[in-house]
Amino acid sequence: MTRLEAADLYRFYHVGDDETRALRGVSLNLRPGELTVLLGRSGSGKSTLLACLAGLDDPDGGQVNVGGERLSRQPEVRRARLRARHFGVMLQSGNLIPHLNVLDNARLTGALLGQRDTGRALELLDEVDLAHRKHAYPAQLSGGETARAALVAALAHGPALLLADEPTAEVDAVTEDRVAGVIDAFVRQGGSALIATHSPRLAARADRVLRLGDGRWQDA
Ligand SMILES: Nc1ncnc2c1ncn2[C@@H]1O[C@H](COP(=O)(O)OP(=O)(O)OP(=O)(O)O)[C@@H](O)[C@H]1O
Repeated sequence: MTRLEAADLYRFYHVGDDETRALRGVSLNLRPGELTVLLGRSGSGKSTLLACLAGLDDPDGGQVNVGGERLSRQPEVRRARLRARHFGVMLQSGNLIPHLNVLDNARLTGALLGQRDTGRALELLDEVDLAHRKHAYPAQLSGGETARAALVAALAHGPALLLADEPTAEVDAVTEDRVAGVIDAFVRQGGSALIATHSPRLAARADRVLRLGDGRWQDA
């Protein structure tokens, strides 16, 4: 089972003379078969932490290891390879490629990994009730459809780890339950999920709740 281990992460942003200390010594281990929910006020460092854990950003201090291999401070190509192999990533800014339709977006990471069987993408689209929109392009989707398509694109290649940033930010309660159902199923099959959210409904489903405040862990 793939483990994600992050030790003592620091991330500072500098804009002009201003310094924002987005992460100040954050450690975290994700365990297989566990849904961990990440809470924290806007600006507390959740997106920064997810980006560092996924290797989309490099921490200024500390280290991220995935599956026993170091992810942080590696060339981008190496990070991208480790990311595709181990992670499903669902970003707030959207992880859908605009010029690919929903189905091709869902197949993309699998294709990059050399997977031939695209049945899982169709199965997942069906599970989130989006099979009828498989030929639509991201710009043609509603907010809720985008969230579901993005989740399918994150999971279709069968990663062990799911990192999702506010996956239900723009959806109604029914769609939220559907998205949460897919995440639950992923975790029940042995996956590890870390979900940043402001949703109490999603937090109520968590095995573990962590709270960030000013770039540090707070009592949850
Ligand atoms: N690229 C950047 N350059 C400068 N400052 C940044 C950058 N990205 C984030 N920050 C700052 O770092 C801090 C943490 O931001 P982050 O996006 O991680 O918070 P968050 O908890 O995800 O917020 P939200 O819930 O609103 O998404 C904030 O003060 C933010 O303004």
